[in-house]
Amino acid sequence: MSRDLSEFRTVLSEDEIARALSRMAHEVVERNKGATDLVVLGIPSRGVPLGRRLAARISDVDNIDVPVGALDVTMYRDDLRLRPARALEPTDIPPGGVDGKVVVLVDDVLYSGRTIRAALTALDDIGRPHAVRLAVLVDRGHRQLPIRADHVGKNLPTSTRESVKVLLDEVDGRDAVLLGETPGATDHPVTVEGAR
Ligand SMILES: O=P(O)(O)OC[C@H]1O[C@H](OP(=O)(O)OP(=O)(O)O)[C@H](O)[C@@H]1O
Ligand SMILES: O=c1cc[nH]c(=O)[nH]1
Repeated sequence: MSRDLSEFRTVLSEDEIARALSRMAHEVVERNKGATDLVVLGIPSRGVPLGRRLAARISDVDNIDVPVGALDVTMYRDDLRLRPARALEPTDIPPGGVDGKVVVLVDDVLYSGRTIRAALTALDDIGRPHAVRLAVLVDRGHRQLPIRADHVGKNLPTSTRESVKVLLDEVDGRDAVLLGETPGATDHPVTVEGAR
């Protein structure tokens, strides 16, 4: 990984991430009164392995296989032209689809809310779930849209000059959530000078 994280401090350890995911799995099952009709969709990039982990834990709690997939939101972003170009990631919807299901969207960080807005628009092209819920490992605040998470691993008060880095074994070789100052950060989220 090319990011210099030496100045970042750990706000969630590997064990704490594991415990947070287990708690969230129990919450999802309780809220849904079981795991029947759930579909877990992770948002690339790190939402996908997190979604797989959450689905596995939900399966353990309710003793039922939980369909899990991935939802790429890139082409649905309202800030697509304002961000560096990036490759599309696969969207992978489980064979049963999402119609009539309770979809649990999973992402690593919730910040402005624009990624989740894009995910809701992307879902429109796929089907009509009965309900959509949101599970995030970290909610760092600073929402720009009326979006909230149903299941949160950690609420982390942050300044907009800071970054949250989620490291996952599947992508980064280790599990941790780090917080630190972003070099050259502006005072407002989402990239564009003057766009606030
Ligand atoms: O609420 P928002 O302001 O949309 O921010 C949250 C999103 O930002 C990060 O993704 P990023 O686009 O940086 O890509 P990544 O998932 O590959 O890290 C993070 O993984 C969330 O998906
Ligand atoms: O700090 C942030 C903000 C958005 N997305 C992240 O992954 N980290």
